[in-house]
Amino acid sequence: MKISVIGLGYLGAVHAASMAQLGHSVVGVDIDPRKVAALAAGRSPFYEPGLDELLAEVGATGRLTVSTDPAAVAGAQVHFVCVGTPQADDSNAADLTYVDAAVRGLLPRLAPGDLVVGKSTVPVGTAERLAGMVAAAQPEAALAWNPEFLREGFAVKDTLHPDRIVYGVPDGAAGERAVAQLDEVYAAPLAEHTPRIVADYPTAELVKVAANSFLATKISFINAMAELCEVAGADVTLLADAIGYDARIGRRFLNAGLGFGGGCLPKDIRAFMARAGELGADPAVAFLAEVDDINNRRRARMVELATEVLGGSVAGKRIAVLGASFKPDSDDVRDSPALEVAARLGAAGATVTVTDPRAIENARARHPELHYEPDLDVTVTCADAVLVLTEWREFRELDPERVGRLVAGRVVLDGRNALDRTAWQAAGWTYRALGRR
Ligand SMILES: NC(=O)c1ccc[n+]([C@@H]2O[C@H](COP(=O)([O-])OP(=O)(O)OC[C@H]3O[C@@H](n4cnc5c(N)ncnc54)[C@H](O)[C@@H]3O)[C@@H](O)[C@H]2O)c1
Ligand SMILES: O=c1ccn([C@@H]2O[C@H](COP(=O)(O)OP(=O)(O)O[C@H]3O[C@H](CO)[C@@H](O)[C@H](O)[C@H]3O)[C@@H](O)[C@H]2O)c(=O)[nH]1
Repeated sequence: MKISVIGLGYLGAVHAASMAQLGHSVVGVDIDPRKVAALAAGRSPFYEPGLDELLAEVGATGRLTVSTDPAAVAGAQVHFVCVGTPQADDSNAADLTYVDAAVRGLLPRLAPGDLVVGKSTVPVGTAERLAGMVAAAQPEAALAWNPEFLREGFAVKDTLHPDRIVYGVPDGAAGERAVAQLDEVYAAPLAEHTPRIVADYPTAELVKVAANSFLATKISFINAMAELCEVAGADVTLLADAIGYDARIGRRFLNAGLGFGGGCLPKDIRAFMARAGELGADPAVAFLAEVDDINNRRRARMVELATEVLGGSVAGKRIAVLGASFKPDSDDVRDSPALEVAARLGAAGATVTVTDPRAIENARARHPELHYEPDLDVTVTCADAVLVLTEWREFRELDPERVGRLVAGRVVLDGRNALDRTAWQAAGWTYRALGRR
């Protein structure tokens, strides 16, 4: 099948390469010439485990081409829209400028029988509106909504072997045809018995934001328990283990710490609240405001904890921050809790040095005022405190004795409850973490 993918960011680049891997002939289009140049050279424009290898594999087949020219989509029958839907500058709502522009760019190129497939995360009601634009331009083309659930760090695996596939399609013959086209696109994962849910547009759109809202709520729930544990002298990691054994609750996504960040969960719950407000249903998701607040309080609490262990002020103190990305195995620093804590400590007068295995370049672009150091040993040398804020494996496996010989003071703050507390304490470190005594 001939497929186009519009938008080659964290979602689209992986989707384009994966569709080529499934045997389709794919053209990817992005307005960012830097991303297109990297992909044309067979390199990922960002860090995502396994993507360079996948690009090398599909590069050899010649099934993936990329372009900055919107006209390059001509001849494709299925067009995936994978552009960004960031939080608007002046509100909590999603900025749909890019989605609208991408679809408008497709309209003059649509042929009878073409299918436009939205993958971006959008407010409910968007698909219906875009379907109207498609029908007006090419009555024999259709639109489907096919939300994406991949996680950064596991994006290749999640795309090739998803948990489930959701189609939002119109009623009648157009819907049946859209389902058949999407089944052809996803023939390989469907052959692995991946559950497939066929729904109407609003349900498909809501599935995506409902899933992210649930995940955000689960994280904020355990972080609310962490707040309680802090005042009651309890331990949130043991609490999470104990409640997580109940299969109805489950241990996954119950890791207390600095909370959620990234280009998805924070902006998606805010956009959901904004859209519910427009629909007159604000009370239904009012709880998400608390989910957001709990999440933001964790960042503030980490700054407070650092201030406390450093004697009431961080001014003039040397702080080593381990981690800048919003999660391990990603170079993405969008709404990164680690980077925000680093920036706040810097603003409070600390000399902050940040290290990260992959995200230094992106972090520097956002917070040029901080010091960055690729070498971990140099980062911690003479530090008054070490803050582990993103749980990269190389940080989790640090030898506390060795690091202890480099620092000025053996004070460690574990922002992700990721370190072996006993080992760090045995090496003479003052160990502090969120939600633990
Ligand atoms: N990142 C994820 O893990 C993930 C997972 C599931 C869903 N999503 C959703 O997917 C969408 C994209 O997210 P992302 O993280 O890939 O964003 P991103 O910012 O990494 O990528 C978006 C890309 O779209 C390009 N673009 C913008 N306008 C364009 C146009 N008119 N034509 C062609 N390209 C254009 C940009 O240059 C950019 O490269 C968002 O709605 C997001 O919520 C993201
Ligand atoms: O127990 C946990 C699990 C995660 N996090 C944090 O939550 C954030 C998000 O993590 P994760 O969901 O793994 O990363 P994303 O790549 O942002 O993926 C989410 O957002 C994507 C974009 O919508 C969806 O496709 C995915 O299904 C959804 O998991 C990160 O800052 C994590 O550190 C926690 O604090 N505790």
